[in-house]
Amino acid sequence: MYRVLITDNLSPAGLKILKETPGIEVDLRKGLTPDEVRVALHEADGIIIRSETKLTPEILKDQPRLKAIVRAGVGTDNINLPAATREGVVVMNTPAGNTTSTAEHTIAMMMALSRNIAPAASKLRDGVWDRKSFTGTQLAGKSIAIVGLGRIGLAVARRAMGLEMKVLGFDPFMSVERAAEQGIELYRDIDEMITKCDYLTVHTPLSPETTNLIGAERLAKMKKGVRIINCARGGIINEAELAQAIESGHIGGAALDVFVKEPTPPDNPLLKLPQVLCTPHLAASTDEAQELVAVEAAEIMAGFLVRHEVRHAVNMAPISSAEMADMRIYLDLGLRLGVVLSQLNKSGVRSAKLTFRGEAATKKTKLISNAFAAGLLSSALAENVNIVNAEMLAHERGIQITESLSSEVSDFSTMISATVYTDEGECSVAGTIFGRQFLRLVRVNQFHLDAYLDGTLLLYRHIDRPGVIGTIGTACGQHNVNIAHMAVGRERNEPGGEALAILNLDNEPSAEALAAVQANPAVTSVQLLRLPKAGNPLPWLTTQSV
Ligand SMILES: NC(=O)c1ccc[n+]([C@@H]2O[C@H](COP(=O)([O-])OP(=O)(O)OC[C@H]3O[C@@H](n4cnc5c(N)ncnc54)[C@H](O)[C@@H]3O)[C@@H](O)[C@H]2O)c1
Ligand SMILES: O=C(O)[C@H](O)COP(=O)(O)O
Repeated sequence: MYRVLITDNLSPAGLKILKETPGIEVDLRKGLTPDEVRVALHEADGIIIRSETKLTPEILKDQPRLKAIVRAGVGTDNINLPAATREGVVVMNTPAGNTTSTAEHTIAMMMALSRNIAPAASKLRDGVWDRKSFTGTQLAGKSIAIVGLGRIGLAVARRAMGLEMKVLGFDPFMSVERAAEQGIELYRDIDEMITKCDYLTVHTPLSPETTNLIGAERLAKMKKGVRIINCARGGIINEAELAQAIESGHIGGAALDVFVKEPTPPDNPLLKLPQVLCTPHLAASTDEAQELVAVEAAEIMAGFLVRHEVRHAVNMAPISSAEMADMRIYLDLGLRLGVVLSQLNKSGVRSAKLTFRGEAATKKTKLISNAFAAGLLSSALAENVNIVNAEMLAHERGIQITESLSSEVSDFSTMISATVYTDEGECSVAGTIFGRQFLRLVRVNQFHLDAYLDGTLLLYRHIDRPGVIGTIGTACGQHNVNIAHMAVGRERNEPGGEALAILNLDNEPSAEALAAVQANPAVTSVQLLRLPKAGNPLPWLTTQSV
């Protein structure tokens, strides 16, 4: 049974989906302290959150059961992504469900700010009929500058045009042609754009590039009386510098839904200014948006845990359930080749190269390489390694993994070869898939053979002469070791040279059994490899049990 922890308000429609999904149980606990979240996560396979729960490195560390975080909403800045990735936890979000509501809130804030709705309503509630103090400004004919032309920025642009405003835009990832199609005057220089607007609204994620994007210097460049709106993230506009610019009379006012610290402390100077309109992070809080994001978050979590699909991931490539069904055998092959090489090599791996041939070259090879890296690192690292964190962990250890693709079909219609370069030389293996489900090890260095790629493998190098195989078989039998399959590869495919044999064993041989094999004078080396049993475990969930 997979357990999904939910620590923020989630619409009942999302809860219903999870509760009705066989194999999933819901652990609904709101208002937890950070430490209580950390402890609750020990028993959770997944967690669904909104913006209130903060998932810090301290909370995410040592959570071996946790596999997925789903953010019911857009912003993932309350989740420490490097920490989640390092722990091998997939982070997914629901990018589009609250776009319309957030765009509508932005427009509502702009209108309310322009017409002094909040202070006028408040004064009237206090019994004062004041028609003089609240003369507003009309929006029609004014210019609005939109920083960030993504889903919400564009939705705001369309609505502003409906209000007969002129729309200017800045987004390094938007082409001039696409902006023109949308009726937006695109600027390549934000500093030029901000001198031309009457309203400025930001719709970017909070990132190192966008933190303090609008500060004292840019505020000073704007026309006197400009109004500023932030329904994206606190910190994109510098709060202290905005407060000063409003107090000085240069900036006409601001409408803010988001703050650097949430809940924002009551002594935030912006809350005290009459020209500032504030809401407590409400832009996505509509029945419609909440139902959409909750349903999508529940479906994403269930899809991940039960159907093994990865949708809207922000720290790995997405995989649909159909793709996963198709990729699974390849991920398994990549993982197992990595495990084989990690056990064959005892000295430090410096780099690895994967070559994909035939059908393998048509797959999402990056994911297969990550599965390979997970296998390669699995025996060396105590932590959970999987396709989410393998690349990062390999990179941190200075191990470079490169890929090459060849559509040419060689001896097999599909094949992955992997070579690791170590301090002592190189070692390579190749694997293939028979009948779309059976994994085979078809080469170890120069030896071509055909061994099963699961369970316990006994490898021994020997001089290829009559009687060797028989005596090894007898030694195994005498020590109660059952041989399920045997494969032999010869150096030049001629008798008398060096050969490599791989025995797939039904049970783990004792030290005495290994010594008996080693005692054969024709045998030059013996090594035992331990691989996951066929089909287990799912490489992208965990390699801990390898
Ligand atoms: N207040 C709320 O309740 C609420 C609700 C939903 C979303 N949001 C926030 O709104 C923001 C936008 O969401 P979205 O769904 O439109 O995201 P999005 O990813 O669709 O769009 C973001 C846009 O910002 C652009 N961008 C990135 N860096 C930039 C930079 N330095 N300068 C200019 N443009 C830049 C990107 O190219 C992209 O087009 C996010 O921060 C999100 O968290 C807030
Ligand atoms: O990024 C988002 O989706 C918004 O900030 C909404 O956050 P919320 O779900 O906590 O309201």
